[in-house]
Amino acid sequence: MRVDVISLFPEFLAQSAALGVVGRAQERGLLELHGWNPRDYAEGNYRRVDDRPFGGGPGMVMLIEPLRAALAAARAADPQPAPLIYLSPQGRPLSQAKVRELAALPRMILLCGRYEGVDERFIASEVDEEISIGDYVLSGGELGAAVIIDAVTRLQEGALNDAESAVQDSFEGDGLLDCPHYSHPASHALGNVPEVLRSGNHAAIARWRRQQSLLRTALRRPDLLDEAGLGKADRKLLAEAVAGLEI
Ligand SMILES: CN(C)c1ccccc1CNc1ccc(C(N)=O)cn1
Repeated sequence: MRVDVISLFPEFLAQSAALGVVGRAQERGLLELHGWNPRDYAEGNYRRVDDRPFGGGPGMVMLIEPLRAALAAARAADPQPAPLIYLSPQGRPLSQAKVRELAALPRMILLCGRYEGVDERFIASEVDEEISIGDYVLSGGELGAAVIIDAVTRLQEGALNDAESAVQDSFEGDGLLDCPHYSHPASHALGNVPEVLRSGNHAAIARWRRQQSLLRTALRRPDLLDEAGLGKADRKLLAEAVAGLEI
């Protein structure tokens, strides 16, 4: 997958993408990242990329022309069509379903706003999708771009080894929260590992883990539970776990 990022701080993305799964995916040729800095396309000796908002008010707005030139350069660099995705608090909240949709694309272009955002005419004319990574305000869209790059890269075939993709499946596969995890030592001042996990009874372990996922989702994220569309067996497992709670 090719990802082009339009950002005033392309080095930010390059650094965060050089590590871990994303770094490895680039080495394996599963991900191609290209940065485009509007400042490189800004005219005049001040090379302006922002200016004051009409109507007054605090902050600055990113100007149309440097963005248009940066986008044109990105599009000219590769014939593959790509949606332009704008990271902003006004966007549609990112979900794993949207991540799956984006991960299936051959290419996408991510636009990272700074200041108070981008001139609305550029958004109206060029942006295909506006996405928010959550209801909070950041200094720029770059962190949102990094989140999207990480999440879609994990879904590229060959990006994760078996252990890592098992983790991926356990959470995103069924839309439930993950179960608790434990490792050595089996007994510790902080508590002991649940016996079932040391029983070697793999059916009982799988049952316990599913029950814990259901219980956690019911307690922490009942909204996800409704979407998960539980079958009879799951509802029975959950009821048993809820009955077992000393509340
Ligand atoms: C300066 N701001 C507020 C701004 C305003 C408009 C566009 C971009 C920005 C850059 N900041 C962002 C970007 C994304 C998110 C998010 N939730 O995805 C949060 N903040």
